[in-house]
This record gives sequence, structure tokens and C-alpha cells, in this order.
Amino acid sequence: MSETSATETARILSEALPFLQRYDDQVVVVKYGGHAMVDPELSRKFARDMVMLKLCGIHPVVVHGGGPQINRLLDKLQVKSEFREGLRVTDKETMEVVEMVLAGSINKSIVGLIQSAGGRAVGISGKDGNLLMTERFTKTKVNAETGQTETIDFGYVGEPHRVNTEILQTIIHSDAIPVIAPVGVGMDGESYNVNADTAAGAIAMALHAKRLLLLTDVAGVLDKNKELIHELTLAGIPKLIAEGTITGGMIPKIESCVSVVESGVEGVIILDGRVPHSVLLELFTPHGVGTRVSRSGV
Ligand SMILES: Nc1ncnc2c1ncn2[C@@H]1O[C@H](COP(=O)(O)OP(=O)(O)O)[C@@H](O)[C@H]1O
Ligand SMILES: CC(=O)N[C@@H](CCC(=O)OP(=O)(O)O)C(=O)O
Repeated sequence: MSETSATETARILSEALPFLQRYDDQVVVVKYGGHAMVDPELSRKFARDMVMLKLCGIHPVVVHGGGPQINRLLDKLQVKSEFREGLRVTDKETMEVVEMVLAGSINKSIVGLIQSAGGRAVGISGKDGNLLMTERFTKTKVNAETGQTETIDFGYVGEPHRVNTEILQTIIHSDAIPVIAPVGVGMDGESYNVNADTAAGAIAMALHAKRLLLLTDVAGVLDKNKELIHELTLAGIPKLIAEGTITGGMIPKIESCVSVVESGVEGVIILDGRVPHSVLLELFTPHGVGTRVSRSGV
């Protein structure tokens, strides 16, 4: 490294100081979406960034998805699966595959990546320590064609109604990074499929996180001209959903952001997991990337 580039590196590191002070000893929940984890090199960088946050005195909590990976295994097993309102309608057979993929292969591969990067990670699902207690999720909607109100039953899809953070506190304070699979447990003791954005939101609220970062495969929320919306206020969201600008997997993501912002978490950001080190860019530079969801756009 030349002397000038070494000086430049030192300057950049020094500029991170106010950000390090802002996040010192704070929890940052990072939702790592299934679409964001398709490139092995990017995944390694993501894992390194988590280790770096921990070494800097920040407490990253990783909640992962795995929708595309679940689809692949369901296809192989020739099990049909349908999405409604951005959520997978989940019968018993599908739930077994969902749990196998989320709490098994994906969870352990993220744990492995963090540990290969020199960190300590503990992988758990929302069933462990009753972390994510869920109720069966249903949604009532007016059918656009018939005008009738219908209640959608998603099967074994859970909505978190209680988050027991003790197990997370134990992991965080033993200098490890929790890596959480979004599988909840119902009052009936059964496993429930929880959308990963919803799980991350519930966990961020329960931990009073400083930031919730949702990493996905788009630059952020796009408007109807496909331009990035840098700042999205709660008041602007219903219209974007009603006019069909926000659809599919972006619906549970945005709904989760709304609850989290309303609960008082001050920074909720949807950002592009395809950009290397997007978490570091968001936390340690003044150049926020992605869409920030806020109460009033301040
Ligand atoms: N207004 C919008 N802006 C950006 N993405 C949108 C929008 N509406 C729908 N989407 C879709 O939401 C997807 C992200 O959600 P999802 O597929 O569930 O990703 P992840 O696996 O990261 O949770 C995008 O890839 C895009 O296809
Ligand atoms: C209820 C529901 O839809 N659960 C999701 C859980 C995984 C997930 O959310 O993964 P991504 O973040 O990669 O989309 C599913 O079955 O696909």
C-alpha cells in the first residue's frame, strides 16, 4: 500500500468514529433475505461485516429468510406452494420442508460463514427458548371482483404475539452473534412459518433495537417509475399498496417496517443486499443507501 492510500485508509477509518459512538452497545437487527444470499462472495462479505460490527462493540442480531431456497426444495419434492399477499400458504407437509430449510441448512451455513470470518455465532430458530410465540395468521380482505369480504387462511403461518428475548440476551452477552431462523411456535406446540421480515420486525421491537436493516434484492422501495424512494413516510404507504406499486414480498416487508417505526425504533431501512458491504455503508457513512421508512420524513 502506498503512503497516500494508507493515509486515505486512516482518514476513512477516523471518519467512522461518530458512527461507532452512535451505535456503541446498541442492538442492530439485520434481516438477511433469501434473495440477498445467492452469491457466495457477497455472503462471505456479509459475514465479515457482522463480525466487524461485533468487534466494534455493536450487537448485530441476524434474522434470515430463505424463500427461494424453500421453493427449490419444494420443487424437487414436487410439493406445490402458493403465495398470497406475499406469504406462503403453508400446509403441514410444506411446513416440514420450510423448517428443514430455514432452521437446518440456511441457518447453519450462515453460522459457518460468521465463524469462518473469525466470529462466534449461535444459530437458533424461533422455537428455541420459546423465542417467537405465534398465533395462526389470517387476513380479512375485500374481494375486488365480488365485493365480498373474505378471510384468507394461510395454514401454518404464524404471527408473533410474544417475543421472549432472554435467550437472545444470553447469546448477545456471551459475545456471540445470534442467527435466527423465522420459525415460530404456537400455543399448540406446533411449528409455524413466519415471514422473515415480520420475524425481524418483532425481534427488533422486543430488543428495542437502534436499527432494523432489511437486506433484499432491490435497491429499496421503488415508485411506479421504478425510481428508488429514499424516504418513505407512514402516511405515504397505504396509497402505494392500494395502487399496486408495492406488491408481493414487499408487502410483508413494508408492513413490518410500519409496526417497527410505530413502536419507536428510530431507523428502519430497506436496502440492497447485492451491494457489497451495504450494512457498513448504511451504518458507518453519511450516505444512507436504500429506503428509510420513517414516521414523518424528518
Ligand atoms: N415497490 C416495490 N419496490 C421494490 N420491490 C418491490 C416492490 N413491489 C414489489 N417488489 C418485489 O419485492 C421483492 C422483495 O421481496 P422478497 O422477494 O420477499 O425479497 P426477500 O427474499 O429479500 O425478502 C423485490 O424483488 C420485488 O420483486
Ligand atoms: C410465511 C412466509 O411466507 N414465510 C417465508 C419464510 C422465509 C422468508 O421470509 O424468506 P425471504 O425473506 O427470503 O422471503 C416463506 O415460506 O418463504
